[in-house]
Amino acid sequence: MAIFTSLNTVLFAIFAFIFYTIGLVLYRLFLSPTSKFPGSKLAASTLWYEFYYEAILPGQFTFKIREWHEKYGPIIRINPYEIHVDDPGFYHTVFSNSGIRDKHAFYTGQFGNPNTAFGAVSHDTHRMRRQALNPLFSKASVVRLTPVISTIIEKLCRRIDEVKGTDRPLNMRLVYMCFTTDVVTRYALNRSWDLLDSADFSPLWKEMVRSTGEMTKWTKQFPWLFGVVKTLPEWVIKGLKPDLGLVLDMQTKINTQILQIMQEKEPKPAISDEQEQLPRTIFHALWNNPNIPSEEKSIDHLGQTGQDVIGAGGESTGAALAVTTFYLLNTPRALKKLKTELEEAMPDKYGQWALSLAEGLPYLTGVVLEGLRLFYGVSSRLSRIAPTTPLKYQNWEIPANTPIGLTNLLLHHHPSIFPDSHSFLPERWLDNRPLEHYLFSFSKGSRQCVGINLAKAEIFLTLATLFRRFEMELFDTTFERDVDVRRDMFLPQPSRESRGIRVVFR
Ligand code: HEM
Repeated sequence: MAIFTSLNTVLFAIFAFIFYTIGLVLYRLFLSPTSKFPGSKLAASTLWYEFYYEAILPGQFTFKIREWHEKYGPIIRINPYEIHVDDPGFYHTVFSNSGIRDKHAFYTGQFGNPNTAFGAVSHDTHRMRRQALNPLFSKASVVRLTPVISTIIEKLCRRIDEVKGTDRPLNMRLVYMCFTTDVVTRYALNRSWDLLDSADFSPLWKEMVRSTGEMTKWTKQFPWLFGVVKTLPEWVIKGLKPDLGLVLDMQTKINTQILQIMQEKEPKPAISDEQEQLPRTIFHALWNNPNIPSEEKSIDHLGQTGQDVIGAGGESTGAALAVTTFYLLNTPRALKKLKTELEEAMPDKYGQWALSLAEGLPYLTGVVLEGLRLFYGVSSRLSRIAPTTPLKYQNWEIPANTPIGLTNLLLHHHPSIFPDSHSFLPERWLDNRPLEHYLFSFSKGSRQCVGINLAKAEIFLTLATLFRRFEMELFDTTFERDVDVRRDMFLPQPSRESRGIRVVFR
């Protein structure tokens, strides 16, 4: 009798599950506020479709979205909740400066950083966190701290001098990442992590960034995985994945510094007068800010912000430099024009570049913007939610509270805005700065990148210095294998077979 009762309970549970699933799919297909939008019915029924293309294939969902746009038009539904639009003209409406814009919890959940500006779902929480960071990364602050960047560029040059004149190539994806991580840690934490001192340019660090990007494909679907990893002892994580062990080391390093700041035991570093006028670190900026409530000042909150700034500041800027270096060395006409401009502006090839001098050069400016365009910034779609206002696109009304995504990998190739979009053409930006309206690498609006000024300063100064000082050649590097974006790991990634962007210095 008891067996029959248990059997009945199991059967009931199975039938209830089946009915619930059928009901949910029918709701999503016919009744949900986004059901009227065109797109794949299977993708609209379940998030498992996206999961398959994101995690199992992996990193292929973005390319599927491109295929769907070709089939269904500029506005489509890509999963049970989200709309995707492929139209640069609509970007500023979605990524608005003045409107209220939330992020989608499904998006932020994949990073495990809910206590940061980046990870804030609600508009108001984001505003509160962001205003504390803004002064440190304003244009004026970056200009004032240019000497910090220049000092680290000189260190980079000394490392290059070690191989100059030999046939030993440097993998510039690694080299630049060490450089940008040293800059952002010196700039934001007032302590450089000195990755440029590493003899082999710290490949494990790069590996860690790559595998955390890959992990987001799983944590997007299963955000609770972060909780599981936190319960594992450190030695287990380090044993299973040595590169993830670096994340733990980074957390420890950051948290120790925060604790010292909280207890006012941080050794006072040798900082210049200019820096004295700014919060000494991002942690001081948050800790001493009266507008940030005390519950936002825990080690966890401050630590997550530290990790975000270092992760975002190091990898993206380093990859932008590497990709731009590739395009320059692969386009002799552009390389020649740049070198001529640099030589005229800086007769002494060992001279030190003022930021204003580098930024004032029209061709270098075209190179930087074109590099940012073809690097894309983020290869995944970014999305925003207008929580209370429906948005209009052509004849469509997108209901309030719907996540709306757009993808740079598609937008930066719109032929009406960027003709011959696959070619590296710095000239397209000459006398055409309004075109920057359509450069989305840093996103736009109230939640765009906070590090734009720092990233651009690093890129301008590094390209000016290196291309004025050194003769360089690509070494066994091809566009198809080493540059073209084949996998979307949130950040753009080349094929698995890639050997890096390698350069020999003459
Ligand atoms: C070429 C280099 C860079 C690119 C392409 C880039 C791109 C982006 C993009 C697209 C976003 C918006 C993400 C979203 O909507 O969810 C973002 C946000 C952010 N970036 Fe960058 N970034 C770069 C450099 C930096 C640097 C140097 C820093 C260091 C300060 C930085 C720190 C941040 C932070 C903290 C956020 C979150 C901002 C917020 O939500 O208010 N980034 N970045």
